[in-house]
Amino acid sequence: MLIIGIAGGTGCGKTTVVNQIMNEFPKEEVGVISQDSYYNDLSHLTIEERKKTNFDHPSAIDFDLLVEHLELLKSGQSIEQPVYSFIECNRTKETVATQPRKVVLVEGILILTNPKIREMFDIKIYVHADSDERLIRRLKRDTAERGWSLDETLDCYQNTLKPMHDQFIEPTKEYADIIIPNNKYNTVAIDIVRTIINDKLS
Ligand SMILES: Nc1ncnc2c1ncn2[C@@H]1O[C@H](COP(=O)(O)OP(=O)(O)O)[C@@H](O)[C@H]1O
Ligand SMILES: Nc1ccn([C@@H]2O[C@H](COP(=O)(O)O)[C@@H](O)[C@H]2O)c(=O)n1
Repeated sequence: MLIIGIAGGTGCGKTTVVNQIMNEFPKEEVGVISQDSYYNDLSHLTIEERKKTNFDHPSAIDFDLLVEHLELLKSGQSIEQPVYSFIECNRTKETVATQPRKVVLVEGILILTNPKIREMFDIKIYVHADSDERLIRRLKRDTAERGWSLDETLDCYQNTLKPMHDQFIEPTKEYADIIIPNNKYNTVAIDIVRTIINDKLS
């Protein structure tokens, strides 16, 4: 099994890149694990308390569970991947049965911050988009999908997203084997990634 980590700041295009890679392979050969599924279980907190959590800090992630699940997949066993609700700011009671695949893509802003997880990746990818581009994408997404106001996203960006990005996310670029420039859709980079994956699988 090949495990590929795909990191990068919020709105850089990780999910888009994951989908582009998935389209290059038969469905049964590629699986995805999202870092969002591994946010800490916050069931002991009220929704108001949960909303105050810093979701862009490495301590927000249950890396132990992610390591355990990647190890199980690597040994050929299935896992029950948690399902995250952005409305509840918590894991739901549901899980998704996730089978081992030839290629497993693990995506998330903070996945390259953890040394144990980094070691488990066969290929580490960092998707780069400029901060103004990421902010514009995030503004559009928060408005359209989460009902946030302009001020809410801008305040969150200034107070949390930008400082956490600068402190924890951007520095993990140095661990990447491949950096994908993604201010514009980058089909050449996806072709290169597909070739590298095929090469490693053969
Ligand atoms: N290269 C690109 N050019 C323009 N828009 C993009 C590009 N890549 C992604 N997007 C758009 O930006 C938004 C955020 O992309 P997404 O893949 O969800 O990023 P992430 O998972 O890193 O937060 C989405 O609306 C997506 O369609
Ligand atoms: N309850 C939550 C949990 C996380 N977020 C934000 O999601 C961003 C990471 O996801 P991307 O797809 O954008 O990489 C991160 O910046 C968190 O702020 C949230 O808004 N609410």
